[in-house]
Amino acid sequence: MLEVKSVTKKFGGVIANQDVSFTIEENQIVGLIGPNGAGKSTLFNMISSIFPPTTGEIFFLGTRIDQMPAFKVAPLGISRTFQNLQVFKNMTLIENVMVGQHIQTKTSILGAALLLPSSRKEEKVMYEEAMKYLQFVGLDSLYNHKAGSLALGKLRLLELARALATKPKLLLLDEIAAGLNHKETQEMSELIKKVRDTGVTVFVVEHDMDLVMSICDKIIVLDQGMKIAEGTPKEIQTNEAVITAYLGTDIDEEKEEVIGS
Ligand SMILES: Nc1ncnc2c1ncn2[C@@H]1O[C@H](COP(=O)(O)OP(=O)(O)OP(=O)(O)O)[C@@H](O)[C@H]1O
Repeated sequence: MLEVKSVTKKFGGVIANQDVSFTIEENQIVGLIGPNGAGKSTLFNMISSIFPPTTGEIFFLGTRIDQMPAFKVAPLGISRTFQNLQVFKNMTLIENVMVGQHIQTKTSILGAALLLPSSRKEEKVMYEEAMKYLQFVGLDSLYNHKAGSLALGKLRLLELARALATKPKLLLLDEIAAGLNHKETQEMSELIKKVRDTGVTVFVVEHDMDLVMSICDKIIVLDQGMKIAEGTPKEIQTNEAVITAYLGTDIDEEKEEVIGS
């Protein structure tokens, strides 16, 4: 589904990613981990076309996307959430989700402004679909509340609902569990698996090792911009290079615990 080929990203003298290559297969949950500054967000930003790589190529379902603007990549089926929430706090929950649906609509600005019957019909369908996404994440009873009234855990669910409303084939989740308590994190893990079960491939950047280790089919590890390991959670937990990257020295039992064994 996704192929990242020898991608390097430089910001002036800083090499944020260096010669990173990997693939993501359909219907998997794949994790991207690494210490602070390893280059995870930079890689996510290139996959969602926020900026292009300095060198290298990225293919999505066979189409080269690394030089495309984001508005062209999203309709191909890539959607994402952001570490710093991007919800509209003065809008209701259902309005926030409907914003996500707009890349799917056919109505022109003029048609919407004139309230043409075709536009009203499309709006009604969007509304009903938006309710289904709110239901999916468990926020349907709050559909008419302003997003600004929600606590962090529910805001993250709202971001997820809005990302799903674009009907992605590949969903990028950028630290979706950041700031959540233990129970909320467990619920989020279940929800991510439920998303995968609907046929959406999920790629997560996450610092919460329990979440990563419990839901991912495969994990890719970055350190100082480079890919240092790739494998199943079990393989990653005992990988010496990974443990050293996280802790800076050799392996012992205590250190293995840090990456969730
Ligand atoms: N726009 C930018 N301009 C200059 N340097 C940048 C820019 N964005 C990222 N960097 C640098 O690139 C490197 C990788 O940063 P990145 O944010 O991708 O890491 P990360 O793994 O996501 O870190 P964290 O886990 O702390 O979010 C860092 O050294 C960072 O300072």
